[in-house]
Amino acid sequence: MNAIQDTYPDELSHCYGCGRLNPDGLQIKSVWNGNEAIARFTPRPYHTAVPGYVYGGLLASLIDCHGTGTAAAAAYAAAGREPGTAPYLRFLTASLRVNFLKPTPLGPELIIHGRVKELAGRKVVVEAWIEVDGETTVQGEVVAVQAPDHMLANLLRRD
Ligand SMILES: CCCCCCCCCCCCCCCC(=O)SCCNC(=O)CCNC(=O)[C@H](O)C(C)(C)COP(=O)(O)OP(=O)(O)OC[C@H]1O[C@@H](n2cnc3c(N)ncnc32)[C@H](O)[C@@H]1OP(=O)(O)O
Repeated sequence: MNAIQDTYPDELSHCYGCGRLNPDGLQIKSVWNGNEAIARFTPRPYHTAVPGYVYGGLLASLIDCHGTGTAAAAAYAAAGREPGTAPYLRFLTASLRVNFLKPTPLGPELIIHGRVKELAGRKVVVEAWIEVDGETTVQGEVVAVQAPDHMLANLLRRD
């Protein structure tokens, strides 16, 4: 199955966390399975907090962009629409909460989970957590709001 980020139009694919067209970004890929979205990411050695452990800001970014990706995938599913079709359902982070439950070891692959807690109108609340070696080290919540039409119109305008 495609990652939701692979269905975003080019103009909306430059995000540092999830834009497939940002060569310096994290390029996370969130795959929706009908119940939750899953992303996998292996931090690089330079994503260090202290030797052996992952930097918290990176973990927050993973929760953030996986949250907005989960929101987009869930919104398309709830509308019975094919992901990536226009008019685009693209979400911005209105609020991000992250709890670091225990240090996250640097080295193994991280599995980022996202589940919808609430979906109503333009707002989707996503609970997300990061699992490593079978343990949850980070837990968070993203309030994702569908980008208003006037913002999208500016970005999608072609001359
Ligand atoms: C960066 C700019 C690019 C713009 C182009 C967009 C293009 C799409 C590309 C996306 C790119 C990738 C994104 C990756 C993740 C980021 O990194 S996003 C970057 C960081 N986030 C931002 O910069 C967002 C800045 N904030 C805003 O622009 C505006 O506050 C927002 C989020 C669009 C909301 O404004 P609005 O559309 O006027 O919202 P509004 O109609 O008042 O509220 C809608 C609903 O959301 C709720 N809500 C709004 N804010 C909050 C909040 N903080 N907490 C709780 N609920 C809230 C409201 O209560 C309301 O709920 P209901 O009453 O319907 O239940």
